[in-house]
Amino acid sequence: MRVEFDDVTVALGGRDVVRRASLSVESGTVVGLVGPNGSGKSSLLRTLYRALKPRQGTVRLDGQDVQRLSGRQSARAVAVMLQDPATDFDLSVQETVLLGRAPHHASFGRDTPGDMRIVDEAMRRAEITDLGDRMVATLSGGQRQRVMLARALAQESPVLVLDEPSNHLDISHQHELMITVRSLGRTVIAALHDLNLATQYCDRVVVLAAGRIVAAGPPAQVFSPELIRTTFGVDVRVLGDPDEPVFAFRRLDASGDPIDVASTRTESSTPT
Ligand SMILES: Nc1ncnc2c1ncn2[C@@H]1O[C@H](COP(=O)(O)OP(=O)(O)OP(=O)(O)O)[C@@H](O)[C@H]1O
Repeated sequence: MRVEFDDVTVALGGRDVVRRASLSVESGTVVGLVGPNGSGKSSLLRTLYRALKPRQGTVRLDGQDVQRLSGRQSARAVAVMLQDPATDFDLSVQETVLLGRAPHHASFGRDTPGDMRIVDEAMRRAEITDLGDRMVATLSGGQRQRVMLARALAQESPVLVLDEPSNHLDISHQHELMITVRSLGRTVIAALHDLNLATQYCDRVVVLAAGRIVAAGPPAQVFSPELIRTTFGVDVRVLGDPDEPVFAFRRLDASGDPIDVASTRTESSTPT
């Protein structure tokens, strides 16, 4: 399913936090949304799953304005995995993943054996099969995040939105998550802070700064040292193959020079 943001402006607290963003995401591609804190990534994504209505512009799924879809149509089309999900902690892991099937049921419809098969498969892919009976409230942050992935997978929507999906995940599960979402063949839009992860797993990246899209394209082309420096205020050393770059970062000081970490200790913070 194709996703299109057409001249989208989002206002929050009387301020435009996304400004005239236009972006087309082709069906089946994985797109990474990157940008500094507060640059508008979540706000833009929220217009796609209708948690926010744009002040101006239109968001379309295969040409259809998402604002014209019913709640059920929207939930069938777009699944969301949030960075800090507001979960019902009174449910077990399996019950939570089963919630992903709700948009496919008639009102008060019962779960079918087909639903249970889909839930089992989603839990297997998210590596939480052995947690099925645990209450979500008792899980670690990373385990909870994998439950949310399983719920999103069980929803079987053609579009998957991930908002900083890996902030609680260990390195192995961060990569596993990206490999899993890539393998689905769905349209994926993920807000990511890790530029190395974005480079490795995204077909395209889109850079937001102060609410505006400032660059978009294949990661190796978009993530130039200049763009990273001006957007994030960090110095970057590019390692490895230019087509598959790996970045090493150093924070810049106010005059634009890399900070010498050894000199950052004050006398009072020096270990005794
Ligand atoms: N409910 C709100 N009322 C007013 N301003 C808001 C509200 N929600 C978000 N904002 C502001 O909108 C701007 C964009 O926020 P958003 O969460 O979209 O950024 P982000 O790029 O996802 O940030 P992060 O990387 O920190 O998650 C920020 O300046 C934020 O403070």
